[in-house]
Amino acid sequence: MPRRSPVIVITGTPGTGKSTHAQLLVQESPVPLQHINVGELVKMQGLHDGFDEEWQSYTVDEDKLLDQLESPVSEGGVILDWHTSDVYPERWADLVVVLRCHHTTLWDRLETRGYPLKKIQENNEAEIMGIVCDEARESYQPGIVVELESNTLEDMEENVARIVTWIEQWIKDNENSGMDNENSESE
Ligand SMILES: Nc1ncnc2c1ncn2[C@@H]1O[C@H](COP(=O)(O)OP(=O)(O)O)[C@@H](O)[C@H]1O
Repeated sequence: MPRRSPVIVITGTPGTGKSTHAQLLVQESPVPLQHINVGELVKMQGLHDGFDEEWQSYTVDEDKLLDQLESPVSEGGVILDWHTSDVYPERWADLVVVLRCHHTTLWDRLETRGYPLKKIQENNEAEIMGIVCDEARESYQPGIVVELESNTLEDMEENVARIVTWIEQWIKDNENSGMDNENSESE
C-alpha cells in the first residue's frame, strides 16, 4: 500500500536543532505528522543493550528499534528525529533533512545542555567534519537529501517553510500517481 503521507528523516549532530524543527513542522504541516524522537524512544522502550558510561549514550539494539518503527513508518506521516540516519532501510525515507550549525554555536548549545566536555568536543568535531551529512549522502539517493543551516530562528522558520512546501508537492505528486495507477489498472 502506498503511503498517503511522507516519511521525513531529520538528522544532524546533537544540538543542531532536530527536535525544535520537528516540533515546529508538526504545527505547520498541511497533513498530520507524528514526531518520533528516536533517541527518546530507544530510552523509553529499552531498545538498547545498556548505557555506555564513557560516551554517556545508549548502545542501541538496531533490530529492536527497526521492529518498533516499522508500523508507524509504513503508515506514513512520520518525522524520524535522530542524530544518525543510516540505520533505516533506504526505502523508508521520502526526504532526508540534514541540519548544520556553526561549530561555536553548537558548542554553546551543548554546553547549555550540560554535556560532558568530551562529548561536546566529539560532537563539535563531527559537525566540523560533516560526518552526519556524509553518512546521509552515502545512505540515500542524492535527490532526497537536503542540507539546511540551523544557526538562527530565521533559519529555522525558513527551513520549516521549505519542508512544508515540499510536503505539499509530495501530496500532489502522490495523489496524481495514485490516479495514474487506477487509470492504468482500468485500461
Ligand atoms: N535554528 C536555531 N536557532 C536558534 N536556536 C536553535 C536553533 N535550532 C535549535 N536551537 C536551540 O538549540 C538547542 C538544541 O536544539 P534541539 O532541537 O534540542 O537539537 P537536537 O534535537 O538536534 O539535539 C535548543 O535550545 C534549541 O532551542
